[in-house]
Amino acid sequence: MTPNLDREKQLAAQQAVQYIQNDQIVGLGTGSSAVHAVQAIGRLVQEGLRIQGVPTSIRTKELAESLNIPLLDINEVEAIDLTIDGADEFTTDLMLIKGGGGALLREKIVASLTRRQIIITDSSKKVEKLGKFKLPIEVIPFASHYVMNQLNQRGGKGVIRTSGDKPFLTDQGNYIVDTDFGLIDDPAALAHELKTIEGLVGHGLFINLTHEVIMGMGDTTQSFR
Ligand SMILES: O=C(CO)[C@H](O)[C@H](O)COP(=O)(O)O
Repeated sequence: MTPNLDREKQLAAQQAVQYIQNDQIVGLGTGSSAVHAVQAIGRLVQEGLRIQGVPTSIRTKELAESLNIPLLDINEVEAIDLTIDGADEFTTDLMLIKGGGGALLREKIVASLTRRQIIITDSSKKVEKLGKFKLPIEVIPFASHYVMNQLNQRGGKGVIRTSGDKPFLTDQGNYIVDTDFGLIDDPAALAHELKTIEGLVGHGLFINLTHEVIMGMGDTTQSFR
């Protein structure tokens, strides 16, 4: 039977929001899994939960505002207690590819400030090795040609993401280059190497940032720590 992936995301979200406690600062992720978490948080806030949220994208900010979740600007916070976000791929040793929704840069900044990063996914996101999902890489438009050549020299075939007939623009006004490196043998080494390319402002490899993945699976959930 084909799994109901949206239901799995919802189950994972419902489990993750149970970690939230009063007076915490909570990072709000981006994507369809994170939408379930933000909606669940909105319901809890309506029932009296006191938290302040830090959104990882403009669209999550708008959703949170529509649900009356109190928000903080990231520049007002020293640390975030807990963040709930999605992923495009994860391994059981908690390495991720993120950025399918184009919010990877803000998501990584929020994750870097976060004490407990919880990733919620459906069962299609678990992989042995990262890299089937093309790695989203954020580049400043001025450098896109240069960066794509540099990626090519490192074995990565990149394509600028489009929205209609125009390049997709991130919340920072940058491009996303979806890059095929094949299956990635050493994600940490690649992550390190990518940061040496001028004009590349972020990439979707999340290494050592995640504390738990909660994966929906059928009618239940499975946790990886
Ligand atoms: O990284 C992301 C957005 O930049 C998302 O978390 C990722 O794309 C997963 O999305 P979804 O929950 O819709 O499957």
